[in-house]
Amino acid sequence: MSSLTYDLTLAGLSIGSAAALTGIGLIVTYRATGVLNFAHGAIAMVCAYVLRQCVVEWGWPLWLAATVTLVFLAPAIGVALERFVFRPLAVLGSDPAQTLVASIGVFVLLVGGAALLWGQGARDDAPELVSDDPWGQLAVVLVLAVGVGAVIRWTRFGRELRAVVDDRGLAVLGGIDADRVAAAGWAFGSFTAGLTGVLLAPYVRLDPYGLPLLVMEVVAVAVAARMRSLPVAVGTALAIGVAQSQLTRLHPSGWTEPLLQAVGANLFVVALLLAALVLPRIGTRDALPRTATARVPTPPGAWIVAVVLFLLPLGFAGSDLHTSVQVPALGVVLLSLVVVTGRGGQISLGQAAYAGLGALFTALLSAGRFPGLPRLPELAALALAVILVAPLGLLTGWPAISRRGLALALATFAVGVGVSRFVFAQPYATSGLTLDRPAGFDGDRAYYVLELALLTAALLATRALRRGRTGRALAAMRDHESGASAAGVRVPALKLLAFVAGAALAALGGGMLSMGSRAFDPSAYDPVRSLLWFAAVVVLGADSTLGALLAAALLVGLDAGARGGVAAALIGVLAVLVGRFPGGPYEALRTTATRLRLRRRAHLTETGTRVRTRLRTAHAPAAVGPAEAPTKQPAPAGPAEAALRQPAAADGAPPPPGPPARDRDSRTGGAGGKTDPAEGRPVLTAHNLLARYDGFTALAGVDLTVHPAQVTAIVGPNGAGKSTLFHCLAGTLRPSSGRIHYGEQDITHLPAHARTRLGIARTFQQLAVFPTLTVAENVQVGAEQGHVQDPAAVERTLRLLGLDGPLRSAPAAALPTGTLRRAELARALAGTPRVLLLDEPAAGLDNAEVMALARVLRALAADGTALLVVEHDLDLVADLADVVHVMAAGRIIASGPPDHVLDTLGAEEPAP
Ligand SMILES: Nc1ncnc2c1ncn2[C@@H]1O[C@H](COP(=O)(O)OP(=O)(O)OP(=O)(O)O)[C@@H](O)[C@H]1O
Repeated sequence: MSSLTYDLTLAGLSIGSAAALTGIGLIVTYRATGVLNFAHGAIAMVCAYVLRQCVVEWGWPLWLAATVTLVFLAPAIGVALERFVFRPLAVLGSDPAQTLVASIGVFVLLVGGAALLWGQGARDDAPELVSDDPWGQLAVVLVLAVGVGAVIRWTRFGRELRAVVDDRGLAVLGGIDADRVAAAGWAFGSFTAGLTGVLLAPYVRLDPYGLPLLVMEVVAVAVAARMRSLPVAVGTALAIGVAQSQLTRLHPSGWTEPLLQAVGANLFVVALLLAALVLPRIGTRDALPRTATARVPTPPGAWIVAVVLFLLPLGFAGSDLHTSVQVPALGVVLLSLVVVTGRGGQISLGQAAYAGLGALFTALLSAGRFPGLPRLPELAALALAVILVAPLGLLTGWPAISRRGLALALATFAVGVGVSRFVFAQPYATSGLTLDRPAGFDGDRAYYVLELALLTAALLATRALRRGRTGRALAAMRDHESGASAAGVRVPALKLLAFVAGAALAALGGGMLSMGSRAFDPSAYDPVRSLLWFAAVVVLGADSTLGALLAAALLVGLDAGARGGVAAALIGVLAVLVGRFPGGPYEALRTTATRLRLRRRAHLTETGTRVRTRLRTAHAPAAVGPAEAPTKQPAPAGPAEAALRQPAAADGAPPPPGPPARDRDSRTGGAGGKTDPAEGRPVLTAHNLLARYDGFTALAGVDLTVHPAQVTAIVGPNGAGKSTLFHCLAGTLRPSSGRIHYGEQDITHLPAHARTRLGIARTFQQLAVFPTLTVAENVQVGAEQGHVQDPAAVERTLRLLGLDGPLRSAPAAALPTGTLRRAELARALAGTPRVLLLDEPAAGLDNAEVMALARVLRALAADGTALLVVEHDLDLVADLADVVHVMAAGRIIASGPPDHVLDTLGAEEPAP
């Protein structure tokens, strides 16, 4: 090996070792606690600062300072975070997004705290803990990786750790001290963060923003290892480190030179983009913590106060007025997060990239440096920059279509880091850029007036997006994505709209910010800003425009004081506490959901036993024996039914494609005095459906027909495949093979929302209501997005299900399970579906509610709707169904009228 290659390899191994350390720490913390610790880099930075403080400022010997920093302080930070931030969240049963916001909060808090304590400037006198010889670092990393791997694989602690990660509740029931495991994971993770920080600090800039970001850029190695495999993480880190180092030898020529050099110097960022956008994703659960999406009531008069406060700076002068100029601009940027995160429910950690691009494009356009375009006046440049940046919102909007929670956080963070490193930090894009204010608005006061006008326009645009049909659809998507799809909301298109609109708003705010300071400053748009802005909007009321304006005023106002970092520290504290705010509508929903889960469990245990007893014993069942089974009653012709019998296409629109409406006069009465199952054309047909989960066959060739004006029921023991069949029919799961037809139309590949719009509505086994919307708004979403868009359907269905009166304007979050089931059913009915798929509609209902439900379902069938019901309550099934299919092990093993099916099955079983 030539000496240059050897030297570069050694240098690469040194960088790779630091990255590997970060990877090990992130993976261990993730495995012990399920948290991807966004604060890892900030802990590294704090430890590096403390070591420097001890050695440089206080003159301690290096060994003593290192021992205090790495052996005591770093693990203590981890244990404190576990004890005071993440354990309370885990005890509350938090979702992963809640811990994500908390870890971003810790990041922001530590960065803000460090800026307060040590100032914002970079230090270049960090002490060297080990020489820059990479072999020592490499040895440390390998020993750590092997040691940790061995502990996880072969020790009791490792087994406990894996158990806690798999299911914390179950592990605790099994006698494992989950808190101890989590604390150990956090302590070790923080130790590796501290080690990374003190190893890196002498060779990079030690400042509160730069070092944490540098450390977090290498999160790619942990993601590439699927947050699991330590050898893969170490190997990836070393390989990228060496490759990045070797690439410095290349000197490409031509116009690609600067870009290629940037890529070569930022291979970890390239890896982050690939890992976050291309590799199979991790962590796809809930999008945002409940508190973040809570409906924030606006106090009366708040807008008047806000208007007065925003007008106040017009009376300021000098530096106060100059500082105030930032507030409206930042307010516009934060409004973009209200649209994307607050209303749309999408985590976006890359919003600073759009703000920066808006500023950059405005500067380039007004300087005449934008390729192919002449020099434009400043305001025209700003407008065109907004138009140009808006479609770039697809950079994060596109990944958002298939990602949620942690995966989306990583993807948007990666895009933000990528834009920052490959655009803002590159001299070819930004060198020597200045930016003037528009003619006539040069002075601070005049410019502030212009900003107020632009802020008003942004507020009106935000209001348009948050009101009416679009606003309700966005809120529905945020509250329950699958529920929104089932209601007919075009979720992918809506996500793209949210991100594009968000990018446009951020670009406008970014352009305004840069004009305000008369320069394009890349550091004003670095990815740390994205984290700070995200945390600020989430904690001050994500779905509140006033909250965004307040956040802008706070961020600018606090940092304008004596020392920077106060605002970040305050926002950090609030974000850390965000999951623990007591009360609020989401607390009520959580309690309701927990109650429902418990009741459902009890119900399932009971009814599951009954089903198994019915299916597996030779004796006639005691619970729903033929003699005891309630006789089917003809559907009552009360006002409810009369309400139901409205014309399907009340808006006069031509009937959409689908099966022919059933001729009710042709009912001849089949089993139980109802329609003959064999009669009439089926409205929904499944043919030879096969579905697999990771190789496990959940449906093994199912054929099913669903007829209009009939109740078709599916019963079977737990795990039989009923819900899977349901998901295939509703479009939430694509079968591996087989076909599904709606009338004559093949709908096998149609997404859920398209099926709803055709006329197939569904409800969910676990309630799918939109908690921040009122009952009436829930139903309105169904009426606006469903099969037939009929405004009158809202009142009709509210009346039918007894939800009119005061209930209609109650937020769904505050209501009991029975009412929510009715609200969900009303939402499904409001789109006037032809087929209604009901997954355990009686789960969690009391007897009276079940009887009322049965009456409504009968009435619906009598009016021609085809009903497919998965239900464990055999009394209800026997009472309602015209045809029953029994499923077991992914197949339909018996079909026919309810009593007949159960009797036949009983006779086939051998006598005990
Ligand atoms: N997302 C998934 N990943 C892996 N396996 C799954 C998944 N969903 C379901 N399964 C498995 O597929 C089988 C069928 O599950 P399914 O939920 O369809 O049954 P079910 O009859 O609806 O049961 P239950 O009455 O308990 O809801 C079960 O063995 C279940 O464990």
